[in-house]
Amino acid sequence: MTTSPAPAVRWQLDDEQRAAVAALLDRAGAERVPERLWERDATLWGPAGQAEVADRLGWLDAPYHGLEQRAALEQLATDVVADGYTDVVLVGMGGSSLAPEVIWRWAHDPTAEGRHPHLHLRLLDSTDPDAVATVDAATDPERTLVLVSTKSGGTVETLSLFRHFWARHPHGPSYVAVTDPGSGLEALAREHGFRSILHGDPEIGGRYSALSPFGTVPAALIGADLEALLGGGVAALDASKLPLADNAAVRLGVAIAALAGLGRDKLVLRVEDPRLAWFGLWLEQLVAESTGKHGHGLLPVVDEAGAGGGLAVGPDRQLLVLRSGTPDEALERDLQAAADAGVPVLELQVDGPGALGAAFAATEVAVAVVGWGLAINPFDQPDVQAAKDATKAVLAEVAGGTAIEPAPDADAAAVLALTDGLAAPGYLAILAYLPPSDGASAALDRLRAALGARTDAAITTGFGPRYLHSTGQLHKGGPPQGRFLLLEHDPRAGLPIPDADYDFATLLHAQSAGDHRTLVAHERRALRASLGGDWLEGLDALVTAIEEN
Ligand SMILES: O=P(O)(O)OC[C@H]1O[C@H](O)[C@H](O)[C@@H](O)[C@@H]1O
Repeated sequence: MTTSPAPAVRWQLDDEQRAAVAALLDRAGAERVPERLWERDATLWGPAGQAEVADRLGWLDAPYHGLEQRAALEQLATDVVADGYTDVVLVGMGGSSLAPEVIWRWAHDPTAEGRHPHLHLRLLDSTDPDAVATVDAATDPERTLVLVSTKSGGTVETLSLFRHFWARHPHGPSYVAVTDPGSGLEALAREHGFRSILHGDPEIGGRYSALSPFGTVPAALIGADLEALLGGGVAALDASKLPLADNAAVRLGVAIAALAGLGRDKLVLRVEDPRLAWFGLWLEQLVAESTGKHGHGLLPVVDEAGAGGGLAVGPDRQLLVLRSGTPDEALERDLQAAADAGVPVLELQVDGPGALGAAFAATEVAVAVVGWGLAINPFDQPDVQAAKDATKAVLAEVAGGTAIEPAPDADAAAVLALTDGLAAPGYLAILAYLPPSDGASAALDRLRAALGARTDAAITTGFGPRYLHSTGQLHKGGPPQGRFLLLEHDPRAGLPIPDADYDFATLLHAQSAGDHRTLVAHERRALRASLGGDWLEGLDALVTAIEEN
């Protein structure tokens, strides 16, 4: 096996920050944090016997097991390609979809197209009918493998999307399931004669599953270098067994927690290597779901600089830089500006072909350690269910004949009223129930920049329903500092969901309306706004009106 370098950590801190980090490092030493992590001592995160701790540590073994499974996964990919498949559509949510997206963006080399036996990945983690229609139009059912990925086997978005694809092409050999043993999806997959059923480890939670089959199966299908990916994970985990003084991942977690204790509870991520640029999408769900509960938590802020043209340096920020030996002048300037403004800068260095695997594993350890530092269980998600229940309630009302209350037309005055007086440590989350695409992200960044010019508060963007399985936990369970702008649009068609009494458009709107209800019930300020049929035009008009206001 090619060996990957162990990750390294460095930081630039002022005196107060350095003292806080040193004090928590002392406590981590006294409490034997690295040793107890590897002894799988669940009392690191609270009293013995707490639910969802002792049985959530399987990720510590995942890349080691993955290397044992590598040949079988590569054989699956070879067989699929030999059978004439050219594309893979992955349907899944949260941890089951975001790691594959990051792996795809890391591994996919457009210039290598056609040279390696691999499939082109299209990720579908949206109930927006326009997003589904785009994937339909881009793929030939006869040559498209559908990878249905859900640990629980019961996630409504994933199963609705499966039913859509099955109606389009009811042919078992075109389907592969990744799911935990005995799940509802496993039964469904057997019934429908899926080509393969690959099992996840029930002792790994969704957000920690990147180096388990939820990451490695799609990675194999797209021809990613599994040995490098998993080797990087092994190198980082091996290094996390070292004593505290040499333990980059544990030290990183201690530093993040100590700085959060100083009120720096916005974790801004910057990434040096363009191939890792999408890492934030995955880290966001890891940080937000793991830490955002019981009124505590860190808000991950991804690509804030990309939106504003400079780095927001509010008093509530700490900056995490993912370094990978690809110097970038603009990044260096931003880091200097941040350090000059007193923002603590933490640097995680991951190098070599296994850099992504090392980044996954090192941050998994670090976030588990943040849980120790903040005295919370990083492995449960107590507030995710609330939005799911609210969606179900809205759908039940629709079935009973009560239409979903339409979102009012987007209006600059209403948006500015929502953000009026917003300042750090408050934050604004822009939650877009739009078809995800690079173009939509760019349009949302323009809105973020227009609003960001008026406040020092952090602003995040996310697509619905994707964020419900990521930052949604923190929005409800974390510090009550957020304000929420839920943007909707009128999809081109409703698009039926086979065997359901509602269509995709109704499900999408029910998810937005349901989350709005849940946020309001948690006493958060939230606004639903519709961008109409041509949402891009609607969004541009909103941005212009805000800029001119
Ligand atoms: O993989 P699934 O069981 O479909 O779950 C998908 C997602 O669901 C929930 O939102 C969890 O909070 C996430 O951590 C998980 O990744």
